[in-house]
Amino acid sequence: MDQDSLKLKVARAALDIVQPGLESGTVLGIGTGSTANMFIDLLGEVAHLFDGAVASSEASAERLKSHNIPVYDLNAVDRISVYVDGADECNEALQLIKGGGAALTREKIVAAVAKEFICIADESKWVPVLGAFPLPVEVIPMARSHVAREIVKLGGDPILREGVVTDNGNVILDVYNFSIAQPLAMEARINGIVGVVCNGLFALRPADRLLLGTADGVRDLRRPASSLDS
Ligand SMILES: O=C(CO)[C@H](O)[C@H](O)COP(=O)(O)O
Repeated sequence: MDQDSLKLKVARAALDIVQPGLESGTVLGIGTGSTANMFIDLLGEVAHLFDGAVASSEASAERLKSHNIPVYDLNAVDRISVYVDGADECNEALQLIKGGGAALTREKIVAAVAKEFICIADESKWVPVLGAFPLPVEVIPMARSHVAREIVKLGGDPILREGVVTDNGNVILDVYNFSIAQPLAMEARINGIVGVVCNGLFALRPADRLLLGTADGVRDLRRPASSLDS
């Protein structure tokens, strides 16, 4: 089965989980990327059942609106019941690398607010150790060189993502050759570099549930009680 078919399967599986809870007053959190787009398109079929969504990017907001799903500013919302989003990598603790679509900061904010975070991904995203996918780091433009030097000290190879400006007006450094054995510690460490807005490690707030599309069907994985960091 090809990758897009697996993405569609997990998007459908997420809707099957979310739909019974949709009612007047429900506001969902919606992620960014091709898998999240498939979920948005399916959600359009049940738009009449719930109030609307908070989007993690301008692109997702536009797609939601194209399905007549109202989009709310996060500051106008008390509660997000479920956040549904894809990932670039995931491990068995349901820690993630995200930000391939440059939306990591808003994704992390919406995930932090949501009661439950359901990650939807095809099996190509499953890894034993995070870091084969270059780690996105959103950076204030004037701090780009400083942050890059600090990341080199941590052992990574940062490369500016050419031609990309985030929805927040910042730039992205993609960090290659990072083998992230301790995601919690690494997330905090990178956040501590002055000029970093956010990094794409989701270890402090991992997914609660991962729907992983495989050739044998959709695996429904729950976050284990403890993390893998020692
Ligand atoms: O983090 C993201 C965007 O910033 C996406 O969730 C991630 O890049 C996965 O994208 P796709 O579903 O297209 O494979």
